[in-house]
Amino acid sequence: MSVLQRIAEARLPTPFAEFRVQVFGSADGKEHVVMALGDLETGDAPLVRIHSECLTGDALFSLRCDCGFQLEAALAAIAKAGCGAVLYLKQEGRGIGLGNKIRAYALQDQGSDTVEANHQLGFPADAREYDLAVQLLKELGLARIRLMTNNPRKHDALVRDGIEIVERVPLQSGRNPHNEAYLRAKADKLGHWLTLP
Ligand SMILES: Nc1nc2c(ncn2[C@@H]2O[C@H](COP(=O)(O)OP(=O)(O)OP(=O)(O)O)[C@@H](O)[C@H]2O)c(=O)[nH]1
Ligand SMILES: [Zn+2]
Repeated sequence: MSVLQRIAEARLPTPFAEFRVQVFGSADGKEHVVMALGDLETGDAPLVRIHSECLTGDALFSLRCDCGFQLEAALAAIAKAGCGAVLYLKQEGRGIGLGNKIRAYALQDQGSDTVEANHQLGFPADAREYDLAVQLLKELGLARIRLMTNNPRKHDALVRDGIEIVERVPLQSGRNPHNEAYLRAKADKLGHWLTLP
């Protein structure tokens, strides 16, 4: 298990609330981000989002996925609750990196779905591990949480490693014609808890 290093912390005003931004380094040299609000240690089961980096969706307004919409909804929900955190993990492209994700997009442009494209590139459908998320949650005093996700694999990985999830909060937003097939593949092939028409 990699060792996390606390690197820096500061105020971060956003349109939703003023968060505390904290940066943690992992042994592989990556810098992960926590956006925290309120007293996480004493709050009763704070609202938590474990968000995997998606440069295209989170920062470049891509409509191919739902990531940016989920990030915005998560920050807004935490602001409304007054306590919680977004753990922003550097696991771009479900762990295969940005270049490979764009290669996978190119294959999807030729007709593959999101899972087939990863396989064609020699990767598993989802290369992410959640050890780091668990370590970070424990470091932040977040062993009992309400988790915002639709992903059963993420949910189960945390529970297996001793995180108590008192409630799973669905996070469905940003459905549009460009991500329809992508959401369908997540529901049908990756088992995501999504209600689709
Ligand atoms: N390899 C690959 N990664 C993708 C693709 N579309 C989005 N991603 C990445 O997928 C990650 C988000 O994971 P998702 O499976 O969409 O959702 P999740 O975070 O596991 O589940 P939720 O908690 O319900 O949002 C981000 O790192 C994105 O960069 C794709 O087509 N191929
Ligand atoms: Zn995305």
